[in-house]
Amino acid sequence: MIQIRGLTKRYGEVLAVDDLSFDVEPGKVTGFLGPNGAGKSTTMRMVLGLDRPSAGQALVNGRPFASYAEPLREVGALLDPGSVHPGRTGRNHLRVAARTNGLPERRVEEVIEQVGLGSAARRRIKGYSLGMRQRLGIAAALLADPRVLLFDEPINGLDLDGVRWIRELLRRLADEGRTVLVSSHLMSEMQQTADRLVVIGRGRLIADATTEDLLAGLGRRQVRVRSSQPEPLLRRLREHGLTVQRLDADELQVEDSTAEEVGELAHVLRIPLHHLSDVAQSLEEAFIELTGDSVEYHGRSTESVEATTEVAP
Ligand SMILES: Nc1ncnc2c1ncn2[C@@H]1O[C@H](COP(=O)(O)OP(=O)(O)OP(=O)(O)O)[C@@H](O)[C@H]1O
Repeated sequence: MIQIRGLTKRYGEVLAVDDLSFDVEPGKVTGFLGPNGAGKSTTMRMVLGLDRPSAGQALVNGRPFASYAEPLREVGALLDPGSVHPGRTGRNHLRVAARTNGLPERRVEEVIEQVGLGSAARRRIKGYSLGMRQRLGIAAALLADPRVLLFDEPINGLDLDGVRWIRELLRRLADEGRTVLVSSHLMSEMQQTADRLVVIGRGRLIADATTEDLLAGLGRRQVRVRSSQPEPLLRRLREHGLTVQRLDADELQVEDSTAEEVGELAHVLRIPLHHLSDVAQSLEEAFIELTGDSVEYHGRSTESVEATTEVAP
């Protein structure tokens, strides 16, 4: 269980995380969603004690991460798969990590097996593909068999097989009763992976709900309708208080309505319809709408954002 309470992080002028509160429950995959620069990595770093909060706190199983004598047995994390010694083999990298943390050597072979690194474990990391690096980073996170796992953008840049593999792994880890927090800036990835979604923008909480509820609430209801008499239909729909756009000579789009409503109105007017359908808004569109303000903000402050990220260790 992770409990985030009033968590705030200020880097000079930049308020990276702004009074954030939410829980990450065991036995579930929780997606941590937000556009670039929303504050996901900073939040994860504070959970891991790598950054000190300006205010508030992050508790892991009831205590701050740093208060654990053996914190890696409590939390495993994939933060930056690039930060490994390129000249080492994958197996050596894991051996060093195991030794440093007082873990038995057999765990190295177990996690190599678990992440399917196989024979690649004998090769130097500099020759690894992005997918292999991600697997190695995940192997390192699993090494101490922790109950809580944080993955920062684990799906980034992976091919379809890699994405599927990560999805299945996250599911398995959650089914084992672990607490799994996984960040992404893409709604489409998270909707298939996460049971719960925590959405942030500009460091602030935008939504915290089950994936199902969030998606149901996001979907705008639109209707497309074609008719040989679009003019009277358009007039009647507008008189009825609906927002209608003309898409084509004979096609209209009606906002916040249903096919039944539009169909019944047309029937009363005896206007023949050639096509009538509900249109689902794409989830990516819905997500962009949800986080729209924060993306605009990020766009305006690109210069300062780039300048400040360089300071990140
Ligand atoms: N060490 C730092 N010094 C100064 N500013 C920082 C530092 N780390 C992060 N920031 C700023 O804090 C904000 C949040 O960044 P963060 O990396 O947490 O966002 P993110 O949601 O993880 O984004 P991304 O998806 O791009 O990784 C950004 O404006 C970023 O520039």
